[in-house]
Amino acid sequence: MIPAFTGEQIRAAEAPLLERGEGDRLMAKAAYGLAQHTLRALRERNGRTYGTRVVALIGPGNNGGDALFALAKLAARGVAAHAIQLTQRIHEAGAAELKRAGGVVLEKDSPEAQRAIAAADVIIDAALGTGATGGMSLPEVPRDARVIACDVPSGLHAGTGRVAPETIRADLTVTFGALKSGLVVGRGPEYAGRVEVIDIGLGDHLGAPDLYVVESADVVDALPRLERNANKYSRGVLGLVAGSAQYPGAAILSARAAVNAGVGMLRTIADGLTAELLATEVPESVAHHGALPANLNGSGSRDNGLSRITAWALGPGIGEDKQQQANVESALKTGLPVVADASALPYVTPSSGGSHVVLTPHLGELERMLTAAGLRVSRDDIEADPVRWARWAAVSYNSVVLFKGPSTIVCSPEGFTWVNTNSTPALATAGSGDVLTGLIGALLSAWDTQRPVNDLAKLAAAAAFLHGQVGIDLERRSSFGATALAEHIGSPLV
Ligand SMILES: NC(=O)C1=CN([C@@H]2O[C@H](COP(=O)(O)OP(=O)(O)OC[C@H]3O[C@@H](n4cnc5c(N)ncnc54)[C@H](OP(=O)(O)O)[C@@H]3O)[C@@H](O)[C@H]2O)[C@@H](O)CC1
Ligand SMILES: Nc1ncnc2c1ncn2[C@@H]1O[C@H](COP(=O)(O)OP(=O)(O)O)[C@@H](O)[C@H]1O
Repeated sequence: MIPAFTGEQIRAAEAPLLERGEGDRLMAKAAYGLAQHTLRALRERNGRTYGTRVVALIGPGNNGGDALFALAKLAARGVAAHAIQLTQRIHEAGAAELKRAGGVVLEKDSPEAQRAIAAADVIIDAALGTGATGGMSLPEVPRDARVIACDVPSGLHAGTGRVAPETIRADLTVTFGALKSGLVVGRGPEYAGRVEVIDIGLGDHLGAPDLYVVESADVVDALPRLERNANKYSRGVLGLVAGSAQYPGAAILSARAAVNAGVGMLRTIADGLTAELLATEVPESVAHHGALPANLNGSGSRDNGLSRITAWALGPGIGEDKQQQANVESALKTGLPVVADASALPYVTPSSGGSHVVLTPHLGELERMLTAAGLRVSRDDIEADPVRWARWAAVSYNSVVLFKGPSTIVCSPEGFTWVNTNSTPALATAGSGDVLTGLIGALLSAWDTQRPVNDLAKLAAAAAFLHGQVGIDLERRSSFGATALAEHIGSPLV
């Protein structure tokens, strides 16, 4: 897990060090890291560093100071180093150091500045860092220059990932002290490019992080282990309430994903065309036809095998089907672990939620969930601060909320947050969410309900990582679609 912090948290961690007069040392470390990465980018782009051209856009604060000191180091290595002064005031000591090293400071609107920008091999964006309050007018940068953002792309909010309109897209962001949340959620990944973290020695001053980014090692920890003496029932039986006359395909995708993820047994609750298709397309599934008993915990369920179900996956493709909606309600009443998606989400209430429930809304579904919980919120509000609203949903529904999108945000009702960025836009295809529901369902069927809710959230985040990894693998092989995704969903597990 990679911890990530808001801009305020980083500034709070820096504060005691600044009070002790260590500001220059911190800035020197940041500048050194920025200079090293700029040299690497120059070598990659030009095959050399000597005689290359670097321009830095310099704002009024310490972010500009970092870049001025970095430029001075580059000038000393034979790089033509130009600082473009965007504001009346810039970091004085940094500017003096740059001039001493042979670099140049240019006025923003001067013809020299425009020529330097047009000829730059690398542009460092150091207009604003964590001290930004909104955006700033920034010059246009040529398309073929590599852009390196200093700490955060200027205009990107370090905590939320919200961007001001003039924010420049970076190829690389060299960030100081620790990862910033805004680089991994919202529009952050789109604007930050690759992210490199430079340790500037904040160490113990950093408190509890804002969130954690999931890595492959976390996935191994979160997944259930296959016991040597396992049998199909002990491995877990997933009840899948999915599909309708209108959307039978969603049930096939979820079912196939659950089987390929290694569920012990899959019981599908479906009728009509969905049931017929499941019988041929997913022969491993065991069908239950007709309505579920309203009281599944009662003795009536013993004979039909429903009592063996250990977890539920609810919602893919049930649409407006009244019987499937009633089945969702019956399943929710069992108190078993549940993953609820799509049309099942409206049936989850704060009282049916709990430490065994995972809700998987996309943006529109999250908006509806929050509105139903009495919160006044628009899609724009959610997009501007997705972590905040995913947390509200987790607390309001007392459940794990996995908010799907380019970055998937998983919140536990206890306030912890995990983010999966291991993904690809190729996953933005109809049915890929159904596959995720089947995968989570399979993992939930082996879930030990005594474990804490934060572990359940980690399991859901691990599932998002695996789902993303399969997407990435398939994208490379050029065949893509939710069917291929479901077929390969187990591949990272073996
Ligand atoms: N602290 C440290 O020692 C270390 C910090 N480090 C580095 O410092 C960065 C944080 O530095 P910072 O606090 O100076 O903030 P930064 O983002 O450079 O600029 C704030 C200035 O901009 C101004 N301003 C704000 N918004 C504006 C706007 N829209 N348009 C125009 N102006 C605007 C604002 O003025 P104000 O509006 O407050 O009067 C203020 O003067 C951090 O990201 C990292 O790179 C590292 O060196 C490690 C050690
Ligand atoms: N631009 C994107 N980049 C990466 N992953 C994405 C992107 N857009 C969507 N996804 C992922 O694709 C899946 C889409 O799920 P969902 O919206 O439920 O689709 P559907 O209902 O069609 O199955 C989610 O796992 C989501 O995180």
